[in-house]
Amino acid sequence: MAQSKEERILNFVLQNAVRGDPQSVVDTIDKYCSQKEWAMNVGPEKGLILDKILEETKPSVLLELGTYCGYSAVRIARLLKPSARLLTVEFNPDFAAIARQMIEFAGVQDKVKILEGPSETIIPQLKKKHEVDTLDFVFLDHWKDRYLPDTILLLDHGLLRKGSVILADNVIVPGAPEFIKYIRNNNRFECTNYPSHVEYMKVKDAMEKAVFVG
Ligand SMILES: O=C(NCCCOCn1ccc2cnccc21)c1cc(-c2ccc(F)cc2)cc(O)c1O
Ligand SMILES: [Mg+2]
Repeated sequence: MAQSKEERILNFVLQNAVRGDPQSVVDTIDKYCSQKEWAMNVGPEKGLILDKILEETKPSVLLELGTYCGYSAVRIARLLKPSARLLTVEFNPDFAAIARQMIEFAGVQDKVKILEGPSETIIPQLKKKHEVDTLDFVFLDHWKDRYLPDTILLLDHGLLRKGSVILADNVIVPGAPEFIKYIRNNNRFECTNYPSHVEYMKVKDAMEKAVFVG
């Protein structure tokens, strides 16, 4: 069976990164995806913005929507304190299988739990099935037309508290116009835009941070 791009990325990491070293996993994925095959990881430039916001926020309970190969899960987990936990949601079982191996190779499996399925099903289960009280940090990186409905789901299920940070990737390309319109006009959120570029490209993109003020 022909290998998928995601399998090629994983194999390149297994052969070239250092087991147990999440920074080397992040750098090795970036090397492969900038030199050999483009892939939709948040990447090094937007990754630094993600790092900075994580270091400012120091979250304990995090949710990521859109695991893909696990690049941002590893990138996030490498900065978390030992007691912090990241729940990451992936819809595509093949991607989830790749991400599981990526996360284990990086040695961050104790901080990361992959939940397989659609976000609209999983978000309502977070409190009872996954013992979440409220979320300190949410990274939106899945279907761009789900950013708004899933933000509303998070609100409806009492998963945000005063100071919860939502960080959205790709608000220019592919774009999330309904999400941006809603979040910037909702006085319960304080928004900041972070101009950047599409991963591994010169095309303009941006991330948006929205802090819930309660
Ligand atoms: O499409 C993108 N990401 C989304 C993947 C599917 O996510 C599906 N998915 C993952 C969990 C999950 C849970 N519930 C429902 C759907 C759920 C995405 C796309 C681009 C991009 C930029 C330029 C181009 F020319 C082409 C593509 C860049 C990015 O950074 C992205 O993140
Ligand atoms: Mg993205």
